[in-house]
Amino acid sequence: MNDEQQRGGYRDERGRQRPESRRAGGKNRTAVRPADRRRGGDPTRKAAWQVSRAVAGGAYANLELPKVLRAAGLHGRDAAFATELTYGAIRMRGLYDAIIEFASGRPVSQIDPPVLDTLRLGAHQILGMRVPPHAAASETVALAREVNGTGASGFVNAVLRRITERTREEWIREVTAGRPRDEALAVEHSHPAWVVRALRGSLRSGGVTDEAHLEDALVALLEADNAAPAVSLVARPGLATVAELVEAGAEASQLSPVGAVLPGGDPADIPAVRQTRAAVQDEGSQLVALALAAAPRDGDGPQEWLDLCAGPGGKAALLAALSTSQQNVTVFVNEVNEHRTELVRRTMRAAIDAGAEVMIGTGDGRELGAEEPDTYDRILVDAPCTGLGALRRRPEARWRRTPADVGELTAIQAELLASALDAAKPGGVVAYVTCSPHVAETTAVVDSVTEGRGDATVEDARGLFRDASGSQISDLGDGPTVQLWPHVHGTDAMFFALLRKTVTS
Ligand SMILES: C[S@@+](CC[C@H](N)C(=O)[O-])C[C@H]1O[C@@H](n2cnc3c(N)ncnc32)[C@H](O)[C@@H]1O
Repeated sequence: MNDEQQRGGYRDERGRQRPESRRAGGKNRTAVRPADRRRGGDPTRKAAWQVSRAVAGGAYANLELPKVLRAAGLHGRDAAFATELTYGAIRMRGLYDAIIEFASGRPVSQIDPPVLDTLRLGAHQILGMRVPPHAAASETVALAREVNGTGASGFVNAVLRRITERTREEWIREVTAGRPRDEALAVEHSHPAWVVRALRGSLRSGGVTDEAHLEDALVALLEADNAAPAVSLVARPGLATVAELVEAGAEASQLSPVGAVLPGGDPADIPAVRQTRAAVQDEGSQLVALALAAAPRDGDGPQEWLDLCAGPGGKAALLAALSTSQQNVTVFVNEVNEHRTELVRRTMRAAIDAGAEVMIGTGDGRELGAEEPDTYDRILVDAPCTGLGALRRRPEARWRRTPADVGELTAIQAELLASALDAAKPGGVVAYVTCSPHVAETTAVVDSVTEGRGDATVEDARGLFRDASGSQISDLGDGPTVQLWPHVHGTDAMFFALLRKTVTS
């Protein structure tokens, strides 16, 4: 007995469970006469297609989607359906393209890109959502007729009908057969193969050396990258409380002492978020800022903290909020990009209004160490990186990054870290952070910078990572650095190294 029969109803064209009484017409009949059938696509699918096209042109799905939904007047369930469809089709493109190639008998490079986007949306409805396959195919053909033309809609119809002939598992078996292991994983879990290899390397270097465990961990990580993340909120200490966010409908975080998780709804509806007393922020990002603020320091007296590359300012705002509970702390905030400096100002508004001593400026962080040597007590280097640790947040990110980006970024990362060490006071600490677990961007940068100079030591940072109950967070790696993981901690894959500038006598 299938799910539908068990629950005594049926699934409509969106995959929603409906009572039998709502079914229009008998099993093989249609309530709409052929001549009256809608020829165009429905607005939710059209919105998803428009966003996919914009993303193909370089837009970011998370910025484009709200605009398109607003223009189409889509809200509530319709907006949720369009969102799941858009994000899923973009994220799972690697798998769907392999299936589309097989089903159409031609490489995707030979399919007109606007038609290919329609096919990806159809494939996601059939294989990745709870939409009945016949409804998914016919609604997508209607969309194709509207946006790709009648000729292309025949092709879309033929390809989608073939896709409906097999289950997702059968398709995965078909399109991965005979491929080397990492390429098969890349297709099945829809990641570029170079990213799969990099993540395998990161897990291995993080201490997962047993081959069976490594395989399980890699699959769990790839799956976590494909799951929509929960919306995490931070209650900036002294400005808002977790209880206030719970009052507004969130659940207190188990992981972050200043975090909460919003099960649904728009965070902007929460007054504390609108007033920048609270914000949307990954729990991993919260933990790294808390860890830097908690690192032991030599001596007491006034302190100067620096966020070297701060835009858009999420961690700087948390540091500034934390600084207000200590005496005589000034937080200096630097960002190279003018526009992003402006975002920092907005993000930090409530902390500044509450009396945090904050100085915000625009400049190249790579030069700051030479300009202001031996100055700061605590420095955050949240370096520009590939973002391979936050793939679940940006559906298109994995398709935009290339291995060449890694080389360019690691050069900047090393320069920023060296500059930060120059700017640190002897006895002061530097937190080097990336939202990528790629070894080239994490431990390799730390090693290359510290090996080249004799004035910095890497301290074991694991004890600084405390959960909401105050206990040390587990599974942080073999140390001294810390690696958080989506599949283990439910955070972005943040890396954290704590470097102390040694005091020379
Ligand atoms: C990972 S983001 C920082 C995110 C931030 N810590 C937060 O939590 O909102 C890295 C930032 O570094 C900035 N950046 C890149 N190169 C820089 C440089 N040479 N000097 C200063 N900032 C730089 C980028 O513009 C970007 O805003």
